[in-house]
Amino acid sequence: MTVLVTGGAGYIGSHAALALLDAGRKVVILDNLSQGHRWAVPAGAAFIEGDCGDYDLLRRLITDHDISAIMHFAGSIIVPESVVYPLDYYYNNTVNSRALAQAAVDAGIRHFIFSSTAGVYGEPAKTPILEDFPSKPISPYGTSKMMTEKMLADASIAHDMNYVALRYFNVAGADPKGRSGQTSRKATHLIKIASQAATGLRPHLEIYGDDYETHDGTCIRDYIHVSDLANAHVLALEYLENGGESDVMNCGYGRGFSVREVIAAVKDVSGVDFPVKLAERRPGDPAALIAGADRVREKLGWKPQHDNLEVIVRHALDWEVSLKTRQVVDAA
Ligand SMILES: NC(=O)c1ccc[n+]([C@@H]2O[C@H](COP(=O)([O-])OP(=O)(O)OC[C@H]3O[C@@H](n4cnc5c(N)ncnc54)[C@H](O)[C@@H]3O)[C@@H](O)[C@H]2O)c1
Ligand SMILES: O=c1ccn([C@@H]2O[C@H](COP(=O)(O)OP(=O)(O)O[C@H]3O[C@H](CO)[C@H](O)[C@H](O)[C@H]3O)[C@@H](O)[C@H]2O)c(=O)[nH]1
Repeated sequence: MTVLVTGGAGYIGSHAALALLDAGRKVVILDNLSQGHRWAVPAGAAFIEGDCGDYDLLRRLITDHDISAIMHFAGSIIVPESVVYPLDYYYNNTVNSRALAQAAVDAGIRHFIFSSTAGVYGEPAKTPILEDFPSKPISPYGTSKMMTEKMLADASIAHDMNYVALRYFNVAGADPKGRSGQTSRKATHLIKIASQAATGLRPHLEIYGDDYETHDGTCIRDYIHVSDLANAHVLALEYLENGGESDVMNCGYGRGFSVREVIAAVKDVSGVDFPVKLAERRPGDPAALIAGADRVREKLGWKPQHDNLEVIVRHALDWEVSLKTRQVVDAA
């Protein structure tokens, strides 16, 4: 009874693997290392280098490792890149997910947990965003994830497999014990970028627009600590194993911070007053995205431990410093 974690050499997958191991589960990680790192695979997890779209490999490893459930993190994650290379995103996020779902169904896997995104909502008319708001993604990235959600919904009706698609809001921070953190080679995420500016890896930070209809003109997001998110996956697995019905669930705390508030927190926690410049709006950024976060608490019994911006920032900064001392350069 082992959990297959695709993308487990990446940021969120490595934290989920840690949470599973901490909960006493056996873990096999499948990652093609296109973005992840071999050193990010937690001690105690088996590792297979390969592609989550490789049906034959999947069938073999499911049998060889007695896989009973799949957590599917592998994918391409940069929204603006998906606008430039949409077909790459549909291939990696949708076509490869189809192959994985096929292998799962053919091998009799009964539980499937999928990394989805608040990006499926596009530009919602209001916040907080509830799961039954319409899916109207505005980027190929969001559409590629929405399509996988729909495949899983249909497959779960036709086959003996239940699933949970967790729609993450803005994931940030790092393992409190320092075992993993944000490692993506092309990080675009605000708290990562601000942490890099605070630790001298970047000369400055740019604010993408300050003329949004928010209290200080900058965009508001619901930042969720990666370890709280990882725990939601462990709970989702228990829920499915106990016969829970298939569902989609937002993962956020239900509150938001503006870009300026995040920058202030990073400056405050780090004690570094790094330069900040104002830049043009980034295309496709909605003004405010805040999760309606009741479902994940009610259905999974999820109780976040790190719902505190300073704590999230502290852990992100500690991780950046540890990367520097390990001389692991996360090239921008
Ligand atoms: N980071 C966020 O804020 C965020 C928000 C919403 C959803 N998500 C989703 O969460 C998942 C994990 O994101 P992350 O931030 O950890 O990204 P990441 O890039 O750190 O991790 C993704 C991992 O998947 C691997 N991978 C990519 N394509 C693969 C393939 N075809 N076969 C095998 N391995 C492959 C990469 O090498 C990498 O290790 C993604 O599916 C992403 O869309 C992330
Ligand atoms: O250097 C930067 C980086 C970001 N921002 C701003 O900070 C906010 C957050 O941006 P991120 O890039 O950190 O995150 P996004 O909200 O764009 O997107 C993230 O969350 C989404 C869901 O809300 C999707 O899941 C997506 O995959 C994930 O990258 C945005 O207003 C952005 O314009 C800046 O001002 N400067």
